[in-house]
Amino acid sequence: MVERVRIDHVGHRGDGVSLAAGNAVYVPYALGGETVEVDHVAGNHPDRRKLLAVDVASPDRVEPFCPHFGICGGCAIQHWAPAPYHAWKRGIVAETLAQAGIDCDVAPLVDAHGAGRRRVTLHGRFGTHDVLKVGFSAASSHDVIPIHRCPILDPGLEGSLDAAWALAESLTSRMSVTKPLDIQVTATANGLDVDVRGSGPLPTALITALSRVAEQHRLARLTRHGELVLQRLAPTVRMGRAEVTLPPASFLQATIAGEETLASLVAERVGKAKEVLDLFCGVGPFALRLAEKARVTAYDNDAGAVAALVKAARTPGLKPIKAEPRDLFRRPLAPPELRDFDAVVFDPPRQGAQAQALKLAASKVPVVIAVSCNAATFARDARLLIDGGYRIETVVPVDQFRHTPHVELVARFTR
Ligand SMILES: C[S@@+](CC[C@H](N)C(=O)[O-])C[C@H]1O[C@@H](n2cnc3c(N)ncnc32)[C@H](O)[C@@H]1O
Repeated sequence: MVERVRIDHVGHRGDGVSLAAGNAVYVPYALGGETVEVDHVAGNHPDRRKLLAVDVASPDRVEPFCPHFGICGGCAIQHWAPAPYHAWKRGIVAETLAQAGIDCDVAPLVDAHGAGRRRVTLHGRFGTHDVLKVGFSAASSHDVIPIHRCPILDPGLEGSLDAAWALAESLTSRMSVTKPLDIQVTATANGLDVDVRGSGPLPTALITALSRVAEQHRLARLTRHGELVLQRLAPTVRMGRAEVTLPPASFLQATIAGEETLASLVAERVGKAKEVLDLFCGVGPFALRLAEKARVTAYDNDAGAVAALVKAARTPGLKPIKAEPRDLFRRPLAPPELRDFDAVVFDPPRQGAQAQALKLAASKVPVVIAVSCNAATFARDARLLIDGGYRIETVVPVDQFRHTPHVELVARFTR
């Protein structure tokens, strides 16, 4: 049923929200103040509408720069001018914290898109008539939108789409791949690092075929489910003074500018601390920079990431870094283990770090710095620290996932 609705504002997921009917109705790609024509969405989505036409456009509406925008699910927002977009993204953090009763200042949004995303996960799937499609998931569906160019990628990912198509074609032409393929490509100093998932076990002939594609596309490394298929060059990235060889599929900040921004916000807040604990350290983007001035102890449950950090920690000129694998959800560091640190940094996955925050709240650590990619779980963990006697300073929102509703933040707590 086609209706005309007025949009009140853009919600935290990037959809236009209309409150006219009493209950919120969500319209992707619509902006606050607009009057739009919408239709109901098939399936069980009573509160969602499909945008058919913009009758009265917002003065903040701009032309999207990508021809796939609105079909490809990779970007939610390309149709909004930068200033209101920045205000909205900062507002996601400010409103989430206010709703959770966390009283603090929120700084203006720091843009950290830089040269673009340095890692991309492409999907390979057969469409109608058994035609292979390689690209991104469609908006609100598992369909794959075939893509040959994506303007938000770092130039270091040049050739990533061609390589992904070639790998998917090579796999699907020689075996019946019924499951979707996930092809993760990371830009490294020595070329593209590719990990293919979803193909299941492969016969030797197919591994040989994949190796040939890796050679043709001059990939630095090709792995399948993290297992090495071919390595031409070590896939390394620079982190401060250190060079880190990436383990396949370990966590990596989405943009170089994002990693550098987060690391420098962390370093400023660590200040002159001599003994620093880096929890959820990954391959060490914070630890390796902090070790230019302080001794660092680091934990993460990804043993491959920790091993990469241990190796990079041998970089001449760095102070000692002790890094060990540890599950911080099940075995958070307890107050006696936290006693000797001047500052603790924690940067958990989206679930947050509830168990560790509880232990920190009971500790005497003078400075705690949180980095988060989820304002809601951050608010929950911040509440634990504040109830434990910490004061929260100005929270800085960081935008490395431009064109999406994802936002990172850095916050310092002191006691
Ligand atoms: C948001 S990433 C941050 C990594 C690193 N600080 C960085 O900036 O690259 C979260 C990290 O938490 C780790 N992680 C996830 N669950 C964990 C757990 N239960 N215990 C310890 N580390 C965990 C992941 O391996 C990942 O490296």
